[in-house]
Amino acid sequence: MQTLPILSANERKVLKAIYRAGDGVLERELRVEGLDEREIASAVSYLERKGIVSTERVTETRYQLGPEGLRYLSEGLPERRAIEFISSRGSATLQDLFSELGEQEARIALAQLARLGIRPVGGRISAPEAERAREEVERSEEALRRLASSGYTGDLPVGLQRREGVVQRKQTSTRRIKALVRDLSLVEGAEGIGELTHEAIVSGSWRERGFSPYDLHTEVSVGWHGGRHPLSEMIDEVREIFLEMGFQEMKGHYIESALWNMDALFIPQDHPAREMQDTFYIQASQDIGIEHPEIVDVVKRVHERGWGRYVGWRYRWSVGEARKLLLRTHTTVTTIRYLYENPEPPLAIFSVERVFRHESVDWKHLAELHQIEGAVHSRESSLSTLKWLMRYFYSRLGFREIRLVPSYYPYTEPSMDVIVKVNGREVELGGSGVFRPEVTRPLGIREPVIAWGLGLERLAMLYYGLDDIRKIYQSDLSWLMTYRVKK
Ligand SMILES: N[C@@H](Cc1ccccc1)C(=O)O
Repeated sequence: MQTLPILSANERKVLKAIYRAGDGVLERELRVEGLDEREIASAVSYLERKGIVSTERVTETRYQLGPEGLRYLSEGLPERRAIEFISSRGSATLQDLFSELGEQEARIALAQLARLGIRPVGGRISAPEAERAREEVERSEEALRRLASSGYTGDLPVGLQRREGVVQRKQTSTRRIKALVRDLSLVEGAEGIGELTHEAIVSGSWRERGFSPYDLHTEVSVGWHGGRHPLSEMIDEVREIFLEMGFQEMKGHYIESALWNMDALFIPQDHPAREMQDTFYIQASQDIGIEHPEIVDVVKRVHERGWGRYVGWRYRWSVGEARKLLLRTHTTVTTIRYLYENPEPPLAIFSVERVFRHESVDWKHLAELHQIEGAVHSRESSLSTLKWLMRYFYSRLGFREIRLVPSYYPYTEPSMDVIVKVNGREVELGGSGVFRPEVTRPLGIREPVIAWGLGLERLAMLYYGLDDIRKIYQSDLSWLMTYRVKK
């Protein structure tokens, strides 16, 4: 025969209460002297783990009186007062009701009476008509009284449903408990000492009582420890892929001048992406200057008159516009400055960093996101190298099906957008292309440069099987503790 498990003092008390209450008792109904709700819950959990009881979660809808409900409890429901008033006079006009009950209450009363099928005829409600509602209204008042005394859990009369402020709905959850082992020796008999105290030693009482033994077979619950955020995990995985291929990692900064974020990339000054609706501009309290002001002249020339065979945008370029400070809208700004500072090919670079866009946030848009940025400056750089790289990169993360479609960016030609296919769904992940000569040549970059800028969070959504991008930044513990990679 199996020996009975050893119970702690609290477990004995709770088990006694369960035996007394009988099977199917709800945890919230258990009353144990000296124990609060939390201690009772913990004891029930231990009893369950020791195989003495089983539990089943139940959720209950409970109703409570709201502030208006409390008032109506003493004053009566507005519709009830309307009925009394109409009956006492034989009939009443809407105006009579307004002056008797006050505008607000009269409106509520009329709406409730209308719901019960009672409407004014020729601007009046007659007493017999109003009396038809009495029974239902009294039922509602009866329910209010019951709510006040007991916190009612049954169905609510229709007249009270959906009247917020009158009744409030509360969902609570508790456990239904069933005893699996019914053995009084579990809860009776002398109890050994659980905690050795100074008194027990000094008085020698420990000798008589003995000690309650430790139960070495009790299973404890699994503890949760801190862990890395899934997005951090993913950033490292992406970095690993590029580092393994011999790419160098770049570091940039959040605040940039429009000169580097836009002008150096041949984005014309009237381009829509430059508008306040798309970009967060920054008001600087002092002029902090721009990095590498020596490029201003050549950038101006390219915008206004082009480079070599290329004719440029042909407008008057403004240095004032270029000096504006902003939160970088893409990390391509880091790429272009890095290439300018390190113009010798071959060079393969990447970064995974944060960018900012003035977007309205929804299930697939964020205003702050990370971009997986990269570029290869080499004689061998070509559209086919770029296509191969994109396919290789995504396949390393488990996405074997990607589609590259023609696109447009002012700084690349040709340009391609990257679309990933997962479970039949296509998600646009970012842009790529070959830098235009108007971008590279004026800055002293001689060989072709292929470049890309890909969204990290959208990828993370697919990677972790989320249906809402915002979930990545909501610290939802249940997800953080259990997330799994879905490749
Ligand atoms: N910078 C572009 C992506 C891109 C990067 C490099 C080349 C072409 C496109 C974006 O923000 O979406």
